[in-house]
Amino acid sequence: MTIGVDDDESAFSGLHNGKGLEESWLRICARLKDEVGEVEYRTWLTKIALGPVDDDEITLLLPTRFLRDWVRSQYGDRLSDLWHQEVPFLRRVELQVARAGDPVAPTPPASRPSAQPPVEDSPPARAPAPDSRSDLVTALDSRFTFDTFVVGKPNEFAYACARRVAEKPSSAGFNPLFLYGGVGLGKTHLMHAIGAELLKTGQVSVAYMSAEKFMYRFIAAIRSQSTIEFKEQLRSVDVLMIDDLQFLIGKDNTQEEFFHTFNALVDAGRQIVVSADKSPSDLSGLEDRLRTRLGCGMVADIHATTFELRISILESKAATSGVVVPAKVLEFLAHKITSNVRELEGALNRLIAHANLFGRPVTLEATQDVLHDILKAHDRRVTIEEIQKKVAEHWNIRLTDMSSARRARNVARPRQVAMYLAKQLTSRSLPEIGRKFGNRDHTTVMHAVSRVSELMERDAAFAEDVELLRRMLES
Ligand SMILES: Nc1ncnc2c1ncn2[C@@H]1O[C@H](COP(=O)(O)OP(=O)(O)OP(=O)(O)O)[C@@H](O)[C@H]1O
Repeated sequence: MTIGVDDDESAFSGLHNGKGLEESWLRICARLKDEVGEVEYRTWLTKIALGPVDDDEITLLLPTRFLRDWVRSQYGDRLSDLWHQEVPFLRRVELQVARAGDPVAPTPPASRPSAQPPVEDSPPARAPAPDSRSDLVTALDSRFTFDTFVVGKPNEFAYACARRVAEKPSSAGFNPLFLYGGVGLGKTHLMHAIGAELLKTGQVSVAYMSAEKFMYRFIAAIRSQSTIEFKEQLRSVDVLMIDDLQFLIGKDNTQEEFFHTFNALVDAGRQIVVSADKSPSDLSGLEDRLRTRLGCGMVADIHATTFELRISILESKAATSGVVVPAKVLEFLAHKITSNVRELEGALNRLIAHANLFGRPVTLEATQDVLHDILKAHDRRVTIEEIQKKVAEHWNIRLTDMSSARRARNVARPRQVAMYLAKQLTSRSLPEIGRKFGNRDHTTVMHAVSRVSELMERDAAFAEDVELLRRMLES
């Protein structure tokens, strides 16, 4: 086919020339792969097949509606541009769900044909897959890589184990790798990162799915009398990753199937990675023999986040957002949202979306406003002791100075702030507050409250300090 010519005739004759179109398609795929990277390409774009050509319209086929919509939203414009560069007078590039009987040309694999892309739920309708393994697994999320995983004390061991498995799958002592920890702490992220890293080498086939999906696939296979194929598919992968294994508790038949698959794979020297919310020994409800086997390799837990890790995660996510999020806001969020990374990330995303939408800078005030509902859910009662401790830490004075008679400004001012905050954040009366501050008189507390209010009006930096302390204490 003639490419990029100005003459209608030759461009259109190219459209009818199947071989020429396939060559164009190969070139487009090669460019897309360069542009989006190997992982993204494997995950999404190898599912596209070149479908029927009708006059000046090209159809690209995808195996499921989900994939069609995703590819359309993420790559539709780019695909169209690239096709227009190949065939300038093309009228339309159409994305459709493949039906039986559609003539198709496959999208080239990302690299060596033995490397299997993880694919979405159902098999490409007729796009020939390199082998039967490829209709098995769920797509990896290309955002979850080792590069985007922030490492800190609570997760460094799990991270190191995951890295090790990605570098040398099936090494002694690391098979299976069992990752466990509370909700939203990064187990799925690490599993996807292992998968993405392994796929980069182009040498191994990786299957990732949730335990829930495993069960549904298994049930579907029983219904369609294709359990043998199901087992063969599972047992032919080099690395099998099953997420949220606790889902199999009480599902005896699926557990049994998983147990046999597990044994077959490990015995054949393949790698298994499993995640769950508890350690194997605490997963009561799983069969003993399965629990024992799960605990035989490397068991790595991800602990609850620390303040430092939360700050690092927020900094890293804010840095890629293109929105300036002041350190004080990050600190505030890290103090306030301690439950898990998913919630923390969700809060930050909301702030960023808000800032983008309204073109307003992110400030502490805006944060409190935008995250009103989330923050409210985290509200709790504060004690005077906590206030004293936090204020003393903030200005680096001794806790005993909160009740001492010392009147030096570097001690007296923080003490006044603590009294002010006690008045603001607790329901204690002035005399009660006074008593907690070395039996001071209620008029001293009154004076502290008005002095701090006055200073806050005059000194913005001081006001911000006090405000930050207040928000931290409310978290
Ligand atoms: N250390 C980290 N660095 C960067 N992002 C993280 C980290 N830990 C978690 N996240 C992010 O937090 C979100 C939740 O993580 P993930 O889904 O991996 O949690 P999970 O432990 O699998 O939770 P669940 O038990 O609900 O399945 C993801 O968006 C993930 O990228």
